[in-house]
Amino acid sequence: DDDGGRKMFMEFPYVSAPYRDLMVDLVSTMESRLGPYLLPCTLPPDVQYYHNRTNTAFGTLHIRSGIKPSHIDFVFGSWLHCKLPSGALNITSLSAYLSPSTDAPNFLIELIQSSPTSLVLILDLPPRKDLVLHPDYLQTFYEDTQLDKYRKQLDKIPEVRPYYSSSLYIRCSVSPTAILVCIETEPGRTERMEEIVRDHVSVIAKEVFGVWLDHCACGGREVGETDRARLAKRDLMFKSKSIEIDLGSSLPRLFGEEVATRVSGVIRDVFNI
Ligand SMILES: C=CC1=C(C)/C(=C/C2=NC(=C3\c4[nH]c(Cc5[nH]c(C=O)c(C)c5CC)c(C)c4C(=O)[C@@H]3C(=O)OC)/[C@@H](CCC(=O)O)[C@@H]2C)NC1=O
Repeated sequence: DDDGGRKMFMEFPYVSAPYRDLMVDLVSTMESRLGPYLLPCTLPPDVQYYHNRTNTAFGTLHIRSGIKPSHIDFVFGSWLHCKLPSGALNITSLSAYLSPSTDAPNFLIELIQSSPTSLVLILDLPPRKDLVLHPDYLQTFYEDTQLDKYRKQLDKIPEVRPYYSSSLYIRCSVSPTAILVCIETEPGRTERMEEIVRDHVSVIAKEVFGVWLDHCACGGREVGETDRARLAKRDLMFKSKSIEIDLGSSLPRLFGEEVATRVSGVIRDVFNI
């Protein structure tokens, strides 16, 4: 049942408190602000919680579709934990996709931890229109909201470096204010990493999520029929590329073909691809 799946998801059992507290806060904020417009998660139990045959890799998926009059297409939360020779890999993510009834940006946060002292943080409101062609869109969602100040704040921390995705598609699908950083502390200095996550990453992530909730999810601009068709086409392309790039190689490698096919198949269904 949904509650079992949600409970498992919300435990974030394999990450330490600063990461868990951030994700629980973001999901709770999302549920309190958007809850009335979200259907319960109806994913099969073996996709809400999945693991590989040797029980070295575990994952959860929590996807809830939005209902009218909200502009929510669906929101999805996930965590993935894999024991690897080099140490444990933990990926936690929360993403919200809006429907073509608005052209406002989506929301994405991903925390990719390849060791207790090394973290890749993705935090963005990916645009849903070409910014060169629509400077007013850039103004409304990125300039007026002053989103770049969060990227600048993080940049001041010595352990923070820019993260360049190996995928050029990913690099051109993020906003100019996107936070794509790699945070590395001295080996063993786990408490410094947790301090950065608790005192900086969490504060900024909640602010950016608040901007999305106020200006995109709840304040999103209506679009006309012709724009809707163009928007739906662009959203579809982005969703399928995102799954291909994020999951295409890692899911089969970490969970095996059978589990990867089952999980990504269900994700494609929900993504309507
Ligand atoms: C603007 C939009 C996007 C940006 C900016 C973006 C960034 C990145 N994500 C990566 C990854 C990633 N994410 C997830 C979560 C997840 N993604 C989806 C997608 O539908 C679902 C449904 C789920 C829950 C199951 C997993 C499991 C996973 C990886 O294994 C992968 C990774 O960590 O490899 C090291 C990296 C790949 C490229 C690279 O190595 O540089 C890169 C950092 N990914 C975007 O979509």
